[in-house]
This record gives sequence, C-alpha cells and structure tokens, in this order.
Amino acid sequence: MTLLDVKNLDKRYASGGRTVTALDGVSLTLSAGETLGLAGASGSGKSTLARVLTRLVPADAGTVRFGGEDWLALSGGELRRRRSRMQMVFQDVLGAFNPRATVGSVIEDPLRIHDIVPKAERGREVAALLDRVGLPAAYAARSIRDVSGGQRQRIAIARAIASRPAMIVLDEAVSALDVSLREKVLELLVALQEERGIAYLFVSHDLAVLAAVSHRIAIMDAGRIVESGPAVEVIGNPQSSAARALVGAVPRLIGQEDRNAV
Ligand SMILES: Nc1ncnc2c1ncn2[C@@H]1O[C@H](COP(=O)(O)OP(=O)(O)OP(=O)(O)O)[C@@H](O)[C@H]1O
Repeated sequence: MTLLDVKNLDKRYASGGRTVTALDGVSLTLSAGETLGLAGASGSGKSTLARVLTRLVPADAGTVRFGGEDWLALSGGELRRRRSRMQMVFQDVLGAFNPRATVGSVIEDPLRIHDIVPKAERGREVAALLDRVGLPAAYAARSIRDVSGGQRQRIAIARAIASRPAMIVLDEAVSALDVSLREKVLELLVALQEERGIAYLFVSHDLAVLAAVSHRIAIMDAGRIVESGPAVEVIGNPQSSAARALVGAVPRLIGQEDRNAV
C-alpha cells in the first residue's frame, strides 16, 4: 500500500543574491512498513527533501500525498493533528530543546499534544517507551543535557514513536554515533519497524548505513533523484556516476573483483 506519494517537488533558496535549486522535480513513493534510503553527496538536496516532507520548509511546486491526503495543503490545527502520523529524527533533534527539559517531558510532549493516552497513564507510557528503546525508566527525571549522544538518539526515537506514526523521516540520525553504537541504534530501528509497521525515509550520506536498513535506495544529485531501485541492485550495480562515487567511497561495499582492480 502506498503511504507516501511525492510528485515533482521543487525547492529553491535565495542565497546571497543568487538562486540555489535544492530540489528539482523530485518524485518518489514509500509503502507502509518500507524503508527508502536516500543517499547523495553533500548539497545534493537530501535534508531539504526531509524538511519539505516534515513541513519545516515549504515547497515551491509539486505534490505530496501522505496517507491518502494532500499533505502540503494541511495547515493550522489540521496539520498539528496529522503531524503525529509523520515524525522525524534528525542528527541532534534534542539539541533544539530547552536544555533544562527532562527526558520524561521530551517523550511525554507528543503523548499530551496528540492525546495518545489518558493523562493518568502518561508516566507509565513514558517508562514503557524508554524501556523499548533500551533505557531505564529512571532516565525520565534526567535533564536532556545529562545523557550521551547515543542515549539522546534513543530518546529522540522514543519521542518519535510515542505518537504511533505511520512514517518517520530520519536525517543523518546515526551519523554522529560511533560504529558500535550506530549498529545498535540501527538494529533498534529495524526491530521497531517490524513490530509497528513504520515506514522510514532514511537520509544518509553513508551508503553502508543505508545498506543495513533499506529495502530500496534512491540517489540524489544536484536536487534530482538520478537513480533508484532495490538496495542490493543500487549498491551492487550502480548506474549513475553519483551512485558509483558513493559506492566507491565505502570500501566494504566494493566487491572483491572491484577491490582487486583498484
Ligand atoms: N536555508 C538555506 N538557504 C540557502 N541555501 C540553502 C539552505 N538550505 C540548503 N541550501 C542549499 O540547498 C542545497 C541543498 O542543501 P541540502 O542541505 O538539502 O543538501 P544535503 O544533501 O542535505 O547536504 P548535506 O549532506 O551536506 O547536509 C545546497 O546547495 C545548500 O547550500
């Protein structure tokens, strides 16, 4: 079932007297429970796409249908209510929070805003969400300043799943973590997807990360999607120069033959 249907998205920024085309006719689809990995060099437009889809910045043209609705046409109270269905985890999404906020309040916000569980049950739900992402319930009382980078991303994931979304946009969500923490967070994300049928748009400049989690991969270059297909095909047999450059940049993705040829 198609959950997200993006057609011909354009986004330009005015920057220092010139116009930068960040998205140029971007189209893609995402099914319920599926992961689409989005890769591309720095400046190719990945974050802009993530921000347009999560309604942080407006598009100049194009359409987005999400859950059968005209997503870009939603505004005001209607948009606030529907936002529960599409959540986001960015590189340091909690960095934007008041540093005095507690872990518990960060996770409880969406439960309250979207009225997910009755007030009396919120504390228990926060504890259950912390447990699900591998953190002790006692962390609810901590300041978000006093947790490590890996724990922060787990908390960001707990907050994202709290409103029971159909989709999560992850933008470089594990990029700041060291390799062993990164693998654990990726395993958590895959397990949550299998349990809850959440679709992911997983943005990363790192194809090794995308190879671990994606069903399909799309490659962006200069604001356009230049290649897309099943993850194994895009990684095993990249067609575009942008995809070949990304595959070549990750030594452990190169097949033995290619490595011998280098
Ligand atoms: N707020 C902005 N104002 C002006 N130009 C912008 C703005 N945000 C992004 N851009 C430009 O739009 C283009 C796409 O940027 P974007 O951040 O979407 O790329 P990206 O693929 O996510 O890059 P990175 O991997 O480095 O984050 C770049 O040329 C960038 O400089």
